[in-house]
Amino acid sequence: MALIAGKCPLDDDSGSRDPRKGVKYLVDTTPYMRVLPEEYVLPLQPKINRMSAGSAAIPVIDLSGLDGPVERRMMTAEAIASACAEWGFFRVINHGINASIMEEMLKVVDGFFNLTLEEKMKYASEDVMNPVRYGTSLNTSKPHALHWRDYLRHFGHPIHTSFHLWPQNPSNYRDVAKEYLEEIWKLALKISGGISKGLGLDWDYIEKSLGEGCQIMASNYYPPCPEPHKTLGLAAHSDHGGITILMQNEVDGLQVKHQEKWVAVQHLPGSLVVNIGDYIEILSNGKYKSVEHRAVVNETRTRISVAVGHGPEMTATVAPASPLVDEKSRIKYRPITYKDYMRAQQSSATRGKSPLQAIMTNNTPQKSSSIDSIPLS
Ligand SMILES: O=C(O)CCC(=O)C(=O)O
Ligand SMILES: [Fe+2]
Repeated sequence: MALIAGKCPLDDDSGSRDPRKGVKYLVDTTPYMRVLPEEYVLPLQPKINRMSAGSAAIPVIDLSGLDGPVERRMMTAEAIASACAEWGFFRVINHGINASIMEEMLKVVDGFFNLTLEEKMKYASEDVMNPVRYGTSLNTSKPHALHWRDYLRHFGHPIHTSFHLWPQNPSNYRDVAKEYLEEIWKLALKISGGISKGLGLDWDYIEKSLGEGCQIMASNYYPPCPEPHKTLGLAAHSDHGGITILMQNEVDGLQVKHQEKWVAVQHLPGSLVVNIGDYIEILSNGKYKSVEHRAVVNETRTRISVAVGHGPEMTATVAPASPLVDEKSRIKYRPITYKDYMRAQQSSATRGKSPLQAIMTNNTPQKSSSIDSIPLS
């Protein structure tokens, strides 16, 4: 959406109920909102009940093991392998990311969402491939019930293609986000080593497969919501990249689909949440599955999450790793360029993992969530 001579394109008579203004704006301009506006009520009410004691089971992995002697490295790779096979999700501690840069990053993201609507709309775009995008609800403009989130999404790596387009406010946004995303990129490569080894590949197999690689950040802002049980912050989806690394403030809301139940991920202070996305499912020839996840909202507190996805360079062909394909395990996914896959996935207004199903060679529909998908990141 282009901005005309300093005028906010939404400065018209459509009022604060114009959903394009976002949920933060709606909340800020509607004091004492008790009822969820009907356009946010999902047709199929999400069952947000959490599986009791579920989150305790989501593995916590001490990543310092990847810097240790060879036996410890192997044990850590095995722990990553079983977390990927069983959950597709794990939490990491001793990950090497400085607590102060994590805190700063959350602060500048919060600062961005607290800018005026006019300032934020400078970054709005309908094009899902735009290098920087501010928006609300789902990633696509296709008609579906609205979701209770605003987002800022931009490329992190390679940095030179988009750094000059990143938000200029808060004034330290660019410096802080650059430092955070560079650290997270290194961490993603380190974790990719553990995943490669766990798959029986060389430590650097995934890193090499990424080529120059691609990193995309999606910062999500979920303000307090009246009647949170009638809507979602983010509908069930899998991520298109290989490895997503998620940081959040202290407010919980992430849920992971595990054995057909939704399991709440409890925030462990200082930890990061890692999940594998479609790229690793394809590369592993289906040995690992990218797991659906979603975000629920709550009545009293703002939740902020910063999800950073890592995948191959845009022109790379995404296909199963050749050492994992033999006569017994024939190729399960048709090759596709990452750019085409990402475009299809980002534009999807269909269910949970349907873009991935479209490239499966047997095309057996997988069980999927009943609500529209919106991908990361
Ligand atoms: O906010 C969250 O916890 C989930 C975010 C997410 O899954 C995404 O941005 O893809
Ligand atoms: Fe996600």
